[in-house]
Amino acid sequence: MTAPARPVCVLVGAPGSGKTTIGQGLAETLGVEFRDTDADIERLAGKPIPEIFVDEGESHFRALERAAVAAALTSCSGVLALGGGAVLAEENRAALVGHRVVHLSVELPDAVKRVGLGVGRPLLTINPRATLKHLMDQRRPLYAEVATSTVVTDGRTPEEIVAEIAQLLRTDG
Ligand SMILES: Nc1ncnc2c1ncn2[C@@H]1O[C@H](COP(=O)(O)OP(=O)(O)O)[C@@H](O)[C@H]1O
Ligand SMILES: O=C(O)C1=C[C@@H](OP(=O)(O)O)[C@@H](O)[C@H](O)C1
Ligand SMILES: [Mg+2]
Repeated sequence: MTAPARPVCVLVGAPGSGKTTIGQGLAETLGVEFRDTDADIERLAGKPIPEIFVDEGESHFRALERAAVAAALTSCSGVLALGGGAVLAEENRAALVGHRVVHLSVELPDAVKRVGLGVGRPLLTINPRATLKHLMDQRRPLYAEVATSTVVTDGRTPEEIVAEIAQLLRTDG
């Protein structure tokens, strides 16, 4: 029996921290697969995330997300980006133990600029700045709990961030 795959690196962080963008760039740099649990959920559900929130609600989305995280952790052998709220579930935090987890940190000003009006992010469509602040305050300790490294993203280009993570992976093996 072959051992299950495991990601070379899992990216966590607030919406707008750059998990999807940095994940794609890092996977390209390393020449490995890129997976994003949000894309997996959309494929399985057959509709975009905002429609899942409208049709079935957030708790249904979180159930799909728990299943997507569990599946991706044993089937992705490349770079895996999680949705910003995946760390809310104790089940997901427990599943991340033993993995290399990079927290892409971002402070409110850059996160707000990057997320804009929250298009495609149903939790942020009303009052994105205040909602993001609340989410970030609530989740900061959870990102810290699951992370094995933290990489600051504020004021830095995706290329600089990808290079730092690639170097981190080379150094730590
Ligand atoms: N380091 C960065 N500097 C400037 N813009 C960025 C950076 N990282 C991501 N972005 C932009 O911010 C937006 C959100 O990035 P995204 O990768 O979707 O974040 P996440 O997946 O963490 O929510 C995108 O428009 C992306 O191009
Ligand atoms: O913060 C959240 O709860 C969410 C973040 C989104 O992913 P990104 O962090 O990639 O925007 C997506 O999973 C969904 O809209 C819920
Ligand atoms: Mg994303």
